[in-house]
Amino acid sequence: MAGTAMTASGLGEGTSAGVRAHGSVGSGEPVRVGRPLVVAIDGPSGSGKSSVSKEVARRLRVAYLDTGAMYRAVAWDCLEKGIDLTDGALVEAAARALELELSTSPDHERVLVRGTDATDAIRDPRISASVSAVATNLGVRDELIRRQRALISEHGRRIVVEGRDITTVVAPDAEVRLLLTASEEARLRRRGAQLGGTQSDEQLAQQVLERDAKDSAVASFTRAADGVYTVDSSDLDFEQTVTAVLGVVHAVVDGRSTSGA
Ligand SMILES: Nc1ncnc2c1ncn2[C@@H]1O[C@H](COP(=O)(O)OP(=O)(O)OP(=O)(O)O)[C@@H](O)[C@H]1O
Ligand SMILES: Nc1ccn([C@H]2C[C@H](O)[C@@H](COP(=O)(O)O)O2)c(=O)n1
Repeated sequence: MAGTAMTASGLGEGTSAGVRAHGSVGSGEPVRVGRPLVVAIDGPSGSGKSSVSKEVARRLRVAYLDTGAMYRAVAWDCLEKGIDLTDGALVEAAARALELELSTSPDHERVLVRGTDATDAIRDPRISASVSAVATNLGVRDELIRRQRALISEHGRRIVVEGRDITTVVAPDAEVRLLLTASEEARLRRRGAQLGGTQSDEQLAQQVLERDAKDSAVASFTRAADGVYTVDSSDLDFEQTVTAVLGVVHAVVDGRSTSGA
């Protein structure tokens, strides 16, 4: 799959900034028209979904949706309110009532919960360690999937969406569906470097491998479903990975290929 320099040529334009994701979802931003281009990307923790998806969205000049941030925001909100994350009914109620403003610009990460900036707080290892209790709550998933689909529509279906169930559940009808994988060793190394070497091997294993094991109970993100392409980034650097993903997008959009790898 040849990587090509990416331009938005033939793909139209479309970048959207902040959106409100609570109640009835509405960004207040104009939705620019263009051919639909939903790029759905799933993969395990530390495979590079967020960083690679963001860069791909930038180069395609479309919006970017980090669905993991939504699960993290619910976890953060519950912990702030003193809600026991094992109380499924209370956690589901918190998700349905969640006042969330989530940026969908690949250039500006911003997560506001009830008006409070939680952009950094949701990335804290404390949230990484507890978010699976939220993500495995089926009522929470029902609510967040509903909001994710609304956001995709709201952006005129010109968006890169990443998570664990995007290719299979949230947007199985996406124009491009892709699984981004990497070896355990690469994922642990990357997460360790990302956290500035502050975490022990045990903590990293808990945040990456144990979390994946728990999350696997409700979503399938280690094997590509039918029609879903796979990019294995174990031996690729960041730029090579972005190029490989854009290569898949081009191959599909340019009609050079119509089926999964
Ligand atoms: N191909 C790559 N080569 C080297 N480093 C990479 C590569 N892809 C991503 N990274 C780096 O690895 C780290 C983890 O990536 P990222 O946060 O995007 O993973 P993720 O799959 O979104 O993880 P999670 O699901 O746990 O949020 C980041 O610091 C990122 O810059
Ligand atoms: N579509 C999604 C997105 C995320 N999750 C879960 C998996 C993680 O435990 C948590 C946070 O995700 P991350 O920010 O680490 O990508 O949310 C999910 O189940 N489905």
